[in-house]
Amino acid sequence: MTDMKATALKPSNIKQLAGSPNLRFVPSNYVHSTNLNHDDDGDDSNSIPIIDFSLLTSCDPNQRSTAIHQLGKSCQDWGFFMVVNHGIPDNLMKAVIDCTDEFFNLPDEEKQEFSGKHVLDPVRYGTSFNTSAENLFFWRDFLKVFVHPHFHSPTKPQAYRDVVLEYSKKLREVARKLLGGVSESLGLAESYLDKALDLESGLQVFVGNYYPPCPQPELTMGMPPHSDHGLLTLLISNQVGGLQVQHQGKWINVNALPNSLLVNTGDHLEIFSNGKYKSNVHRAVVNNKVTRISVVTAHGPSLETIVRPASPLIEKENSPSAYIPMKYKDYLELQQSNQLDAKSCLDRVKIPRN
Ligand SMILES: O=C(O)CCC(=O)C(=O)O
Ligand SMILES: [Fe+2]
Repeated sequence: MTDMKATALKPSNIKQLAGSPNLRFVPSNYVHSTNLNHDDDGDDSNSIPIIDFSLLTSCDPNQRSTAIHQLGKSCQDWGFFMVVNHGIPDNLMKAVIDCTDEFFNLPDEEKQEFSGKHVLDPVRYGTSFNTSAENLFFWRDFLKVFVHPHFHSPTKPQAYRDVVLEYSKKLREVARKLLGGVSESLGLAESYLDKALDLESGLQVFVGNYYPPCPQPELTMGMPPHSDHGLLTLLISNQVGGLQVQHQGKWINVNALPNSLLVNTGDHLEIFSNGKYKSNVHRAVVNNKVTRISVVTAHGPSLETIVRPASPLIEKENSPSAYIPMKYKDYLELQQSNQLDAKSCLDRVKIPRN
């Protein structure tokens, strides 16, 4: 009886709820505050750093070193930047968004076929973040797919597999090049990070997020403030705003340049850099007009890698390791099976300094 009641309270998906005729109020189990007041606290800013990928891959050593310097500064000052001239075709990015939209528009029974049981299942459709650990839910449905080192894909819509395969392959190349630049910006060889964290077998997770219109967007959240688990997360969207990043204590509305990639630094880059590049805290707000779709691709070490701060950084800078070594797979499982709450997972491996 109690179980049935608990199950009945779990939402099956937000798309269905948001589509209910005459929905005028946010149900109480989606209300995060009566005063989130997104309009007032999201600053619009044109100062988000922009990285020109073509300079990072340039044969001209001066151009390349300028780009690496900018990359390091963006990681250190913001943990967030936009990448332009990345070479991912516009029509491929559009196809990824369109197929993701089609997936969420499948009938509920068909989507349910992909609802995973365990947080490490390679294809997992769900709602909110982790309804088994939450009492309050988020205005979001998601599809999470492990696309590397082994490629998985939902079988519907039909075109999804090929589109996701091509996109994730191209994006992985961009992410690895960026991480090569990040490695150099830390004073390490370009290949150091790649080898130390076994990126050849690195985990890549493709996440489709679906945020339908909400009648009272100021009361709820699409995703709460959080940092991502991996090294770098690359994000595109259907050009509808909603992502906010934390910078110097303020929430900044991200207005993406057309066809740019938005990049977040994740917890494992913070660990690897021994705290020099702090993982970025961000959140997704919702609106009352249009559905927002984002596709987020997380790039991390291989699941079996035990991540610790890079030893040359500790030796060279004579600063003790600030993080407890942990296998990436264990960290991922821990983060995904709890509530998403700021940097609470990273705090578990952080060594307090006196
Ligand atoms: O949809 C967004 O803009 C943010 C999504 C996000 O932060 C995530 O999936 O980790
Ligand atoms: Fe995120």
